[in-house]
Order: sequence, then C-alpha cells, then structure tokens
Amino acid sequence: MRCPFCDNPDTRVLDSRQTEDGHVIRRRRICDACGKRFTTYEKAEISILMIVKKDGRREAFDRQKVAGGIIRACEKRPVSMEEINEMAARIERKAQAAGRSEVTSDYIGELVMDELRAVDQVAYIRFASVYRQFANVEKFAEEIDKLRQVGSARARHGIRIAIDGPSGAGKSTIAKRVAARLGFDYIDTGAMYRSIGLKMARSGFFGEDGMHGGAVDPSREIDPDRLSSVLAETEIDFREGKVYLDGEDVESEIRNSEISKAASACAQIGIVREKLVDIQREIGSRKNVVMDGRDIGTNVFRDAEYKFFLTAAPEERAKRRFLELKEKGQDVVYEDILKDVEERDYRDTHRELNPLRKAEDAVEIDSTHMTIEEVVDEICSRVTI
Ligand SMILES: Nc1ncnc2c1ncn2[C@@H]1O[C@H](COP(=O)(O)OP(=O)(O)O)[C@@H](O)[C@H]1O
Ligand SMILES: Nc1ccn([C@H]2C[C@H](O)[C@@H](COP(=O)(O)OP(=O)(O)O)O2)c(=O)n1
Repeated sequence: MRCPFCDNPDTRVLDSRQTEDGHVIRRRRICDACGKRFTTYEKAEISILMIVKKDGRREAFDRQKVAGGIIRACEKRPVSMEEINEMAARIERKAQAAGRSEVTSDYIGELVMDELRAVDQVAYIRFASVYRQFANVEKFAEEIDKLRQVGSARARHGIRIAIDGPSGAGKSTIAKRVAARLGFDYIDTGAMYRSIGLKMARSGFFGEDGMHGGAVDPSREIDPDRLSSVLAETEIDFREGKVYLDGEDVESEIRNSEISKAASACAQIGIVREKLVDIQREIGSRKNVVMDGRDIGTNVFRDAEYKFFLTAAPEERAKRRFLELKEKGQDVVYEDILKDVEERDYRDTHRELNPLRKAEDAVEIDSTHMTIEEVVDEICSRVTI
C-alpha cells in the first residue's frame, strides 16, 4: 500500500489485529522511506444499505452519523469513544443482518435506543426525548417509570415477553427474532407440547391407527396412571434454540402435521399442561425470555412485563404454512392445511383448560398485511429493557 505521507509505493505491515469481534482487521503499517507509521482497516464490503427517512427521502447509511447522534446523547456522561464506536458498529451490523437493501430511519433509531438503554440510562432518556419527540415532562416521567419498572423486574426474575396467538400467526418466527435482537432466550412452548405429543405417540398412547384425527378427547381414552408415570420420567429442555426430549434433539421430528395433531390433543390433558407450565415458569424465573404459545400471557406469566397477541386471517396463516411445508419438500394441499388450521383454532380456543384467548392487557398485532420485519420492529419498539 502506498504511503499517505511521502507517496512511496510500498509500506510494511508491523502488526495485524482483529477488532469489532473479528469483523474488522486493523493493521499498523510503516513506510521504510519516510519512517512514518499509520493504521488501516480491512472489512467486508457489503452492498450499500439505504436509509428511508421520515419524509421519504433516501440516503446511504453512514456510521459516522449514527455515532454523532450517540455522542450528543452521551455528552458529559461516562461513556468512552471506544464504547460509542462499538455501539455504532453493532448497529450497522444489526441493520445489515436484517438482509434488506433499505431500512427506515425509525428502525435505526430503535437500534440506537436499544444500545443506549443498556449502556447509560441518562443518555437513553436524552436520545429518546429527541427521537420520540417528547412534548412535555409527563413523557419523561412515563419513560423513567418504565425504566424503573423493568429494572426491578430484571433484578427480581428477568423480563418476560409473552407472545400468544393462533397457529401460523408467526409467533415462533417473530419471537425468535425479537429474542435475538434483544439478547433474550427464546422459549418455544409449542415445541414442548409437540415433544410430549411425540413421546405419547412413541409410547403407544394413540393406538395403532395414530391420532384418530386428533379430534377426540384423549383424556377419556388415556390411562392417567400410565401417563403420569411416563410424564414423571420425561425431560424437556432447550439448548441453543433446539428442543431436547430426554436428551435427544427432536427439533426436526416434531415439525409435521401428525405431531401437530398429537400436540393439540395432548395440550387438552391437565397433567400434561401442569408439568409443562411448571417448567416454563421455572425457566422464566431466572432469565430474560421471549416465550410464545397459547396461554403465556393469560396463565403462565399473568404478570409478564410485556404481552402481545399475534393474529392473522386464517387463509393467510394457511398460505404461510403451505409455503413453509412445500419448501421443506412435503407433499401438501392448501385446502387440507386451511382445514387443519381451522380445526386447530377451534380446539385451541374451545378447550376447557387455558384456552387460547387474548389477555386483556396484551397488545394485539394483526400480521395479515405485515412483513416479518415490520412485526419485529413493532414489538421491539414497545419494549424497554
Ligand atoms: N408477517 C409474515 N409475513 C409472511 N410470512 C410470515 C409472517 N410471519 C410468519 N411468516 C411465515 O409463516 C410461517 C408460520 O410462522 P410461525 O412462526 O411458524 O407461526 P406460529 O409460530 O404462530 O405457528 C413461517 O413459514 C413464517 O416464515
Ligand atoms: N402454550 C401452549 C403452546 C402450544 N399449545 C398447543 C397448541 C398447539 O395446537 C400445539 C402446538 O403448538 P405450536 O405453537 O407448535 O403450533 P403451531 O406452530 O402454531 O402450529 O400445542 C398450547 O396449548 N399451549
């Protein structure tokens, strides 16, 4: 590389180091002709990310601008330039990880708030007051109350975000992304019912001919003592986003329509629900979680810090499931899936035990005409951590 001082065509690398968690290589160089030293940075070139502003104008993402906003919010606060640069770098990576060629300036604003909230709450309030255009002191008080409330929840047990809704509304897709963005654990309670469904099927509870369409009331046919002893020796846990049944990774085996029916049927059995709700509460008592299911906001965590009820029209949900299964190479018919979705909606909302319903204090989001990213943005914009 040419020397920037004397224009000598060659310079030497003295030292190479990784920075920004290995996303950038920093090199110290020396020019043997003039003896001056300088630093260069090497990073992957990713196509330019465009920012759509509130007035509809577009401009290229500029990390310096993001850092500038953070510097203003952090004036006279104990936040170093190194921390500020790291925040700006993380924001750029998160915005690029969304995989889109353009994102809104609002989305960048939310990412800045997520970073500031974790680093310095005074800087966070300053930034929020400008970005969310607080009109009066009440808005400041409200935001500070939220910080306090969530701070004490964090100290007591962790923050719990509950996402309930019918099949195919996008709960697991959205919950996974919200958890990744906030750095929370994602707990898929449907996968727990599916795992029990699999265990019951393997243990012969549903008979030779399978699930009887899944429409029967299984509690009438199932020997409760035998089920109790099977449940007593059943272990379910999550590791790196995958569900384990008695130590076996069953993540792929539980994602088919037969196990969907088994899960929906066993979710009607009291002792199954008791066991799973105990495990869910225990997990939520020791870490920050995003938990999705049918009864999280109404039963498992009635006092969850945040509750969302995610819905979409049945036809849209069936279309999503159809595309998903087809992509996986399964031979599926749209009409069958729609029928399955409607039947499961009926069973989930009409069962006696903890039926699917919106908690009174849950925020309802209809995702029929929303993209995945829009739903994630909507949820994250309401969450203070
Ligand atoms: N807003 C959305 N727009 C388009 N597709 C979506 C949306 N939300 C989810 N999907 C897709 O719909 C399918 C079902 O979503 P999933 O998260 O499994 O729903 P749930 O957990 O509520 O049953 C997945 O293939 C997912 O990628
Ligand atoms: N908290 C929960 C989670 C799932 N269930 C039941 C309801 C569903 O029919 C099955 C499977 O749930 P899952 O969320 O995996 O199903 P979908 O992905 O929405 O099709 O379990 C429940 O009763 N309570």
